[in-house]
This record gives sequence, C-alpha cells and structure tokens, in this order.
Amino acid sequence: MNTPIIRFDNVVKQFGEARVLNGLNLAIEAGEKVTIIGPSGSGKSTVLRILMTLEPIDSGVVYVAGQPLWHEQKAGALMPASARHLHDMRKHMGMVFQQFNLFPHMTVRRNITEAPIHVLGLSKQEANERAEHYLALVGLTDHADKFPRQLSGGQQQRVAIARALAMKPRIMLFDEPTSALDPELVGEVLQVIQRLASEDDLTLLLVTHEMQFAREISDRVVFFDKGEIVEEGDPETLFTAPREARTRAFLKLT
Ligand SMILES: Nc1ncnc2c1ncn2[C@@H]1O[C@H](COP(=O)(O)OP(=O)(O)OP(=O)(O)O)[C@@H](O)[C@H]1O
Repeated sequence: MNTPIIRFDNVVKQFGEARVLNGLNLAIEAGEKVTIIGPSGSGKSTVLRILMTLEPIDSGVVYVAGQPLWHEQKAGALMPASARHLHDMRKHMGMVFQQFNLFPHMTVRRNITEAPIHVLGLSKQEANERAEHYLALVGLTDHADKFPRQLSGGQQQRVAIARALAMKPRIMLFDEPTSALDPELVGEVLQVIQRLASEDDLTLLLVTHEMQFAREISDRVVFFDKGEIVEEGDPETLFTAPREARTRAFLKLT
C-alpha cells in the first residue's frame, strides 16, 4: 500500500470536558474520494478543521503528505509545530465551508487571486490567468467583476470552490458545502464537486448530508458517531447493507 496522503493516528480532540474525537485512526490514500457521514455533533467538521489547521489536537499525530501536521521532527522527537510549519502544510489543502466565507468587499476575481499572489507569490497576471481558468471550470467566467452580494448562494459557493482550487492543493476538504443553499441551488454546486471527483490525482474529503451524492462520487464512505468511526466501506455496501446497528439506524434502514 502507498503512504497515505492523510493519516490520523490515535487523535484525541477535546472541547473542555467534551471529547469530540476519541482516539481517531483514519488513513486516506492520494487520489481517494472519501465521504464522512454521521449525526450532528459527531465530530465530522472537526476532522476537516484539524486538517486545515483551524483546530489544534490534544494528542496523537496527524500526517499530511508524509509529514506530521501539528508537529515537527526535531532531533528525532515530535515537537509542537511552528506557525511557519503550519503555514507551509496548509498549502497542501483547500477547504470549502458551509457558509461560503468569501471576502465581501472584493470582486470575485480578487477573491480568487488574493492568496495565489500573497501566499504563493504569483504575479498579478499569473494569478488572473489562474482565476480565469478556475472560473471557467465552475461556470462563472462572466461574473469575475461582480461582488459576492451580487451572486446567488450557489454561485458564491462555486466561487469559493474556484478560490480553493486556485491554490492548486492536492487535497480538497468540503464541509457540508450545500447545507446553506436553497434546494434549487444545490445541484449546480454538486455538479462542480462531481467534476472534481473525476480528477484522479485530487484527494477529496467531503462531509455531507447528501447521501445519494455521497453514494455516487465516493470511493469510500466513513460513518462517524460520537467521535469514532463506527463503520466504513465502499458506498454500495455501506448504504445498502451496513453491518452495524448504529449505521442502519442513521440511514433508517431498520
Ligand atoms: N469551537 C468549539 N468549542 C466548543 N465546542 C465545539 C467547538 N467546535 C465544535 N464543538 C463541539 O464539538 C462537537 C463536534 O462538532 P462538529 O462540528 O465536529 O460535529 P459535526 O459532526 O460536524 O456536526 P454537524 O453535522 O452538526 O456539523 C459538537 O458537540 C460541537 O458542539
């Protein structure tokens, strides 16, 4: 087996007394498309936020692209990571949130070019070309000069996807990307994610309540409950013939 691109090794995360991740072990291969499903509050978003370095861990080790994320190797020991290390590691990943989180005072184009210019050091022209490319990919070429408030929720979320892709991450993290959208706008966002799922090299980790979609695009589905993996498997098996009673109850199969 190849070295996984993401690995959670016995990771514990607490918020005060609440243990949100209870010794999580999870490995994801490069190029794999994995969906996390589970009840509200089970720790799904926390997994993504830890990867994006938005939440620190309490114990265990997270590896991304073969390197510890929240630690650095120093003299053979794992020490807490420096801000510099976290900054460098973040470049492996792009994240799309439930609430699009676009910069409201910037045009669509600037939303997309800001990080490539300031984080990757691209020239304005290079960043603009990259923005054109990803705006075309999400079907919003004609909206580059608009501000987020002039777009629908679905269009804003597609800009957020283009913005994340413009950093050319190896891993895309989606945290319930359609939950905040009116039902008629869900399809256009799922269509874009589906297109990304057909890219062999891109690793995709998605938290969603869209079960049919998860079934269509995932190589593997992971069912989470109370900070632990209850069951995981290929989508066909997990959605039609899960082993565990808790999974069946969640999917209303019993
Ligand atoms: N910053 C925080 N401070 C305190 N508690 C938090 C914080 N973030 C999350 N939690 C708690 O941790 C638990 C797991 O949250 P998380 O958002 O990971 O769950 P989830 O499975 O993604 O749920 P949902 O489907 O509702 O988004 C919840 O009980 C939540 O209230």
